[in-house]
Amino acid sequence: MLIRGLNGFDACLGGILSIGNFDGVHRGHQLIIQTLIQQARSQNLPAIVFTFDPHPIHLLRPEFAPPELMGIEDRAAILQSLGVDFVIAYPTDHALLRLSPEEFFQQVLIDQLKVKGLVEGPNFYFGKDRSGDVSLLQQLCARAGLSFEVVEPDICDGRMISSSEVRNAIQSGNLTPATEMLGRLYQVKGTVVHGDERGRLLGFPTANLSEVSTLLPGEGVYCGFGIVGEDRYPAAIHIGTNPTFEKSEKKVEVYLIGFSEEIYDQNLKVEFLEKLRETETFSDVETLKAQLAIDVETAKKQVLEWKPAQ
Ligand SMILES: Cc1cc2nc3c(=O)[nH]c(=O)nc-3n(C[C@H](O)[C@H](O)[C@H](O)COP(=O)(O)O)c2cc1C
Ligand SMILES: Nc1ncnc2c1ncn2[C@@H]1O[C@H](COP(=O)(O)OP(=O)(O)O)[C@@H](O)[C@H]1O
Repeated sequence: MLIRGLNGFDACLGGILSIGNFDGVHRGHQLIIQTLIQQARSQNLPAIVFTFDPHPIHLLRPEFAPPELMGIEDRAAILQSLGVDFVIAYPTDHALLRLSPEEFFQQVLIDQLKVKGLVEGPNFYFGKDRSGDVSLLQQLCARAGLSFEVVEPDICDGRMISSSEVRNAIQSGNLTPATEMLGRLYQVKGTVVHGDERGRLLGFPTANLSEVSTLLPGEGVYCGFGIVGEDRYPAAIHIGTNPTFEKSEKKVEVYLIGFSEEIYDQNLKVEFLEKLRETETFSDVETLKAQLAIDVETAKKQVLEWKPAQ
C-alpha cells in the first residue's frame, strides 16, 4: 500500500524500514528489499520502504535533479510485487531537511513511525547535509534497541549498480547494461497524440507518445515492445527529430508490428530492448522507407530472440 501525506501511518507502525529513493528498483535495491522482507517476516512485522516525496534534490538543488526512471506509483507497485507491505512517500519540506541525523532518527523514525529495525545499503546518508552515515545509524539503532543490517551493493561489469549508472546507460542508448542492472526492460509511458500523419503514407504509421514524465533514452532508433491495454507488440521506436523532412521537433514515435488500430488519446507503454542505429537524414523518401523496412525486420528478429531474465 502506498501511503502519501503525513496521515495514514497507523497501519504501518512498528515495522522494519528501509529508507531510500529506490528509483528504478534496480538489482541493488532488490537485494536490500530481500533482506528487508526476511527481517520483517522473521519478526512478524511489516516490511516498509520509506521514500522522500519529492526527492530532497528538488528542494535543495532543483537544477541538478535528474529525470526519474519511474514515478512513485510504479515504484510502489514493483516494491509491493517483491513483498513490501507499505511504501511511505513522506512529504519533504525544508524543515524536514534541516533535521540533524539524530533529530531525524528520533522524531521521524522513533516517535512518528515507531520503527523496530532498519535495513540499508552501505552508501546511505541521512539528516541535514547528508551528514549521517551507516556507522552513525548503527550506533543510534544499537542505543535504541533496534535491529540494523547493511546489505552489500550488487555489482554489474565491475561497477556498483546505482540509479545514476542506470540513468547514464539509458541516456547513452546502452539499453543492454540498463536491462541487466534493472533486472527488467526499461519502460516509459505516455499518451498517443496526433503527428503530421506522414507515417501512414510511408507505410509505417507511428503512434507519437506525449506526456512522458520519466527519463527518455538518447536519440536514435530502438527495438522493443509497445503495450496497448493488455496487449504487447514488438515495436520499432524512433526518438528524435525528422531531419529527412526538415522537422526539428523531437518526437517519440512507435511503430507497433502486427497492429493496425487507431489509438489516439490512449495510453501506450514502451519497453526498450536495444538501440539499432542513429537518426539519419535520408536523401529521399524512398531511401527512408527502405531503411524503415530494414529496421522493422531487425526489430522483429531481436524481439523474437529476446528472453526475459530468470
Ligand atoms: C523505426 C523508425 C526509424 C526512423 N528513423 C528516421 C530517421 O533516421 N530519419 C528521419 O528523418 N526520420 C526517421 N523516422 C521518422 C519518420 O520520418 C517518421 O516516422 C515520419 O516522419 C512520420 O511522422 P508522423 O508520425 O508525425 O506522421 C523513423 C521512424 C521510425 C518508426
Ligand atoms: N502499427 C501501428 N503502429 C502505430 N500506430 C498505428 C499502427 N496502426 C495504426 N496506428 C494508428 O495510426 C496513428 C499513426 O499514424 P501516422 O500516419 O503516423 O499519424 P500521426 O502523424 O498522427 O502519428 C497512430 O497514432 C495510431 O492511432
